[in-house]
Amino acid sequence: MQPVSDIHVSSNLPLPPPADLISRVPREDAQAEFIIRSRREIRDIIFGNDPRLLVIAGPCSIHDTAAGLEYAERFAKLADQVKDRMLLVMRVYFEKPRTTVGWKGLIMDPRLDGSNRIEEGLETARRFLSDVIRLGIPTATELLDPITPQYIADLICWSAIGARTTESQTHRQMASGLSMPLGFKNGTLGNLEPAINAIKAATQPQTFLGVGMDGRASAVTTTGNPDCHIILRGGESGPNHDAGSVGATRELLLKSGLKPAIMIDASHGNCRKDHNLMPAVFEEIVRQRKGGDTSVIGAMLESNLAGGAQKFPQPLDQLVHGQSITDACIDWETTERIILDAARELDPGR
Ligand SMILES: O=C[C@H](O)[C@H](O)COP(=O)(O)O
Ligand SMILES: C=C(OP(=O)(O)O)C(=O)O
Repeated sequence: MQPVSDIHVSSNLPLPPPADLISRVPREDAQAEFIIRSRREIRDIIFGNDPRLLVIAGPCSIHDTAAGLEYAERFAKLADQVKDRMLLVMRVYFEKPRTTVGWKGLIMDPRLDGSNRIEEGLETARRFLSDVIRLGIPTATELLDPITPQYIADLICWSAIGARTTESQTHRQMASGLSMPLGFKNGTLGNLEPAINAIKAATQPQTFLGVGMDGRASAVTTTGNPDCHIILRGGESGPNHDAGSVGATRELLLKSGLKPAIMIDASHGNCRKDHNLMPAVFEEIVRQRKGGDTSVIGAMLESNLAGGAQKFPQPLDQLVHGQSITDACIDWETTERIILDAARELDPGR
């Protein structure tokens, strides 16, 4: 007889239960207090109870934790300088959704060599998140695999559901049970409806298949996550960060009975994947906000120590320190300059 199942499976390695991995990298009480406070501040911005601009900035993906921490240390100083006008949250992205194939991030392949040591990746991710929190920086990530949150979500202050998964029921269900505020990107075509429908679904209670802290499959029932908002990231139809597109989004949110809270991604489709255009997009977002559009609650930047992106895969010892191996990013000097300029622009005394 020919086999009936696992015909295309070459290995299936058990992972430790989430509780085991968490006990290897436990969350300290001071970190929990910081995470709860940061989530509350983000929520207050989303709901218009805090006038600051939420800025989610950092590498497209973390591939080298030493360079990532160097970035986080600089970011902490910058965040402190602008804290009266902006809440800076660091992109700590470990899971990359690919258009076709490619490196899928530090959780899936922490050694960057195709060995796909997921257990090591999860532990590395937890340690890195813990280090960033210890620096006093709120953490942001994209949650892609629906099992991952059980291992790391307690160390995350804000999450995104990406353009490729906003339309997925699995991700909407997952979002309905997450403890942090969360943004849904518009679809890759530039369409808003998947994100609007995602917010409607994620704010409702859901029951679905999940994994418990003991690692066993379980039936999870959630109460719904009330802290969801849309992220405009542009798409195949072009950018959507201009005042006209933002106004149309606001109208659609209101017509759908949703809070008009809009984050705008200065990267991806809005800069046509050209990181040199990102500063101008960010400046346009800040102008809209300064012009009185309070529905613009935040902005996103892909930023790294070094600008641009490098070819990957390539021999690891030839990688440029602090340069992206996924999307091209703006460099640190540009990041610092545009954020400090924005803080000056947003000064109500100006
Ligand atoms: O932000 C990251 C990328 O845009 C996303 O993961 C898709 O990348 P790819 O088109 O290079 O696969
Ligand atoms: C993958 C990302 O974005 P998007 O879903 O908008 O492509 C990202 O922000 O890393």
